[in-house]
Amino acid sequence: MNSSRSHPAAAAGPDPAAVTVEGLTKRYGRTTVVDRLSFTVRSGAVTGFFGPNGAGKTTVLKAVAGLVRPTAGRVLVRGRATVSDPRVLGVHIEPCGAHPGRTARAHLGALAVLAGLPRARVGEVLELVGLEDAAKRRVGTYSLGMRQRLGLAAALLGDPDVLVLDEPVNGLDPQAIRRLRTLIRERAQRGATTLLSSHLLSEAARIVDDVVIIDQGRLLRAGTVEELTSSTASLDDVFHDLTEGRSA
Ligand SMILES: Nc1ncnc2c1ncn2[C@@H]1O[C@H](COP(=O)(O)OP(=O)(O)OP(=O)(O)O)[C@@H](O)[C@H]1O
Repeated sequence: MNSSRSHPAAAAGPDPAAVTVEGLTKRYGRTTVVDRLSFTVRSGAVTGFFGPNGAGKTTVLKAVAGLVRPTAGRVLVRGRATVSDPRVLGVHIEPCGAHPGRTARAHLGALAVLAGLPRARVGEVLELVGLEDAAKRRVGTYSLGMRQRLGLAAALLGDPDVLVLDEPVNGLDPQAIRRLRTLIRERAQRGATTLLSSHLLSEAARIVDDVVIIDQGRLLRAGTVEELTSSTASLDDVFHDLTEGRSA
């Protein structure tokens, strides 16, 4: 679990996309929340996933994580429809799922044992997210930001090739945001992939390479930050124009 290793997928040469979303549709009853959505996530890139409230971002990320069953279409992670290996895919979508009566260390320890990961990794991820000092406290006493850090720590346990984060900066203080930014860029430098949703476009613009923008479950735009922005149009401007001012 050496964080300086390059990922198996990165070492294997030309890759399939890290994540492929193909014609994904999700309906709840008569309501279509994701509508024939297709996009790919480049290997080794940091991809920002944006859309106004209710656009369908969490639903799509849950489908990537295998937590939501598509009504139609499919999602592939590293070319596979089902991935349960935390070394391939790590996911943090609130709530983090830890029992409130458990300590963070016990929660992460149980996850590590279940996944067959070395226990030593628990201390490493607690340090990575800056939660060492609170590791022996019960999760029920945690603030939103601390729960976010714990969810991130759990997603990082397997040092996954593909990391999926839903609104990871929600509730984080500036220092924790900086730490997360460094962590994500460091992953990209060694070929690991991150897909993250965010409402804070200007914050996310600092770390993303690629952008996927959806609204009402449909793709509005996908491309690199360079492709989408210009000297006169920031990511905020592009988003605002595409979504007619509905907030991210
Ligand atoms: N289990 C469910 N049953 C019915 N409707 C659902 C369910 N889950 C989500 N939805 C609806 O699907 C739509 C998309 O929700 P989703 O949480 O994916 O959007 P989002 O882009 O993540 O929103 P936000 O930015 O507000 O977090 C919303 O209208 C939501 O009410």
